[in-house]
Amino acid sequence: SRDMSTLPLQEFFKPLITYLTAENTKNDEFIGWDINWKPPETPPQVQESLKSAAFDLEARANVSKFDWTNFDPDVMRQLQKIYYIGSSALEGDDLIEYENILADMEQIYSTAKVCESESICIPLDPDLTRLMATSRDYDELKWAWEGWRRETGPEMKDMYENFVTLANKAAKVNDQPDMGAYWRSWYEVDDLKADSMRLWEQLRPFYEQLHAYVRGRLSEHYGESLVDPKRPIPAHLLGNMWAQSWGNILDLVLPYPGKTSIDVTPALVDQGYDALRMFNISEEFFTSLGLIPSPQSFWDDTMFVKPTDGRDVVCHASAWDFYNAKDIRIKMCTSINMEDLITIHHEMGHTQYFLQYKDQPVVYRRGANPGFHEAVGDLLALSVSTPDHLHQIGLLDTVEDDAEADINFLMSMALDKIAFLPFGLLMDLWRWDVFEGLTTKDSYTEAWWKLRNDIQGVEAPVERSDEAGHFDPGAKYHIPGNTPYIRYFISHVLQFQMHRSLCETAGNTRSLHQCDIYRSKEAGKKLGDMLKLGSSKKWPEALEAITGSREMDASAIVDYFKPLMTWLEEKNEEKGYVVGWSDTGITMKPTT
Ligand SMILES: CC(=O)N[C@@H](CC(=O)O)C(=O)NC[C@H](CC1(C(=O)N[C@@H](Cc2ccc(O)cc2)C(=O)O)CCCC1)C(=O)O
Ligand SMILES: [Zn+2]
Repeated sequence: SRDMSTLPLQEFFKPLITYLTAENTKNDEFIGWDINWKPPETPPQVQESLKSAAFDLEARANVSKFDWTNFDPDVMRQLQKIYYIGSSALEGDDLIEYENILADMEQIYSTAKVCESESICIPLDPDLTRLMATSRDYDELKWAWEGWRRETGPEMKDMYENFVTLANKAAKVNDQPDMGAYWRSWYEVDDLKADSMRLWEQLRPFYEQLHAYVRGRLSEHYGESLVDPKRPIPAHLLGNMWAQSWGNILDLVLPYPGKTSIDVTPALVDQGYDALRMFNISEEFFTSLGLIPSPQSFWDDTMFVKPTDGRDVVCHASAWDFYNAKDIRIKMCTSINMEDLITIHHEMGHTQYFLQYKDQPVVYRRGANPGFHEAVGDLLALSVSTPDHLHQIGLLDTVEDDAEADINFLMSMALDKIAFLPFGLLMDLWRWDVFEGLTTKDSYTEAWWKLRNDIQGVEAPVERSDEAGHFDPGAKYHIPGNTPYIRYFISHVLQFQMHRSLCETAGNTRSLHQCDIYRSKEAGKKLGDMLKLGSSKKWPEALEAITGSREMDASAIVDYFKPLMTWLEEKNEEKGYVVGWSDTGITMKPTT
């Protein structure tokens, strides 16, 4: 044997040194030590969430001390809303991991950019959004569509799986089997999924007519080799990154091109509108109904436009209630166009609800159900969008009141409102299945495209698969943002129901799609009284206060679009446009 003292130490441990060096390199371990190093700060938004969760937990513990069975029903309702606290029920490391995953996914989404070259990389808002809205170049659109999905989904995929596990853990503490069930419980109905599918079955025939006509016109524009007149529509040609609203391709499908345009974007630009002036248009409409004016703090603290100081902000528009009965704000990167004028009304619908229920107990400062909160702004925008109203506020110089102009207007409305319905439904059909465990990580994208094919009749322009690491749901804000989505589908039914009733209240004698409740104090009073309820009563009571009915009912949206549907059935027949899309499963088009 050899005397160890003569064997250099390094020689003796060489195999171990080699191994450790390789392991440390592989695991990206920091070699040495830095006495100034501190653990990464928990991001501020995570810290705030932890504080608010601690408050929720304490409040839940307090109400748990009582046996509420014989309490006054209203007190029981309030206690129940204090007791069920969603993700705040997670404790310790689980809660920190949950909040960090959300912060990480939001960071990925809000900073994602698609690079044209080494030095030019463009963000979603406003660049890719504008490209998807205005480009008519099949391959340029495909580049943006595929690039956005490459820069967002894949990096989130594993995070999302962990997020789902934690979310379901929280749901169980809230006496729900999974987070999807917890979300649906806010609607206080036996089977929200069945109710939604029933509404969709009533509306699907109208969607199929619109889909057939739009596909026919796109096929003529891009050629049958790119747009097969029988297959689902390629998802990148519909004027929107998610094909969820098709208003931006009105020019490609306009029924009667000769009539005066109803797109007021040029007028907004020509008349030198800025964001503030667009917000004032909306403010003036709300106050014309006798609704509550926005407080000075709103005008002082709202973020109206994307900051130019390079700060990374979440540009996705949002409205915020500070629950102190006075501070309310909107954050929006406003562009000067019609779409954002409508979005402003949507956001101010939220802030009006905040103002109206500010004297309710905090637990009642919510929508009657989440769909109500989403319906308020859109409801008023139905009046603002009419050609007559746009003419009245100087954004349309001439209005033609004839059958063809009517069809053009209804088409522009249908491209947003009817086109949205399947997307508004499928987002949470996908997510409810994920929370329920019916869709697992290895089929996230496959399940997504099956729904996109079957329900929306759109398909990816390029191969999409889980095996390739895709996670296309992650490319839509509300998935990493963890904002439930069925509320928008419900809102699209409710807003027309409410519109039909408020138009009657306002004494409208014209067709429903021409109704404008502007300056009707009676309509405003009815709406305001419903909004004041917040979530203090079950939503059928709130709906009854406006419409006299306690049921969600798709007949109003059908009434509104009736003239267009008749026209589409005739036109599709006349032009030989096929209605529906062949049962394609998830077979993808061969990549061109
Ligand atoms: C603190 C907080 O989170 N506040 C909530 C409000 C609250 O709960 O109090 C909030 O501000 N949420 C943001 C979200 C923004 C928008 C959105 O996401 N819209 C959907 C769907 C859609 C489609 C057509 C349509 O006509 C209306 C909506 C999409 O863009 O896919 C983007 C532009 C419009 C609305 C919103 O306002 O709902
Ligand atoms: Zn909203």
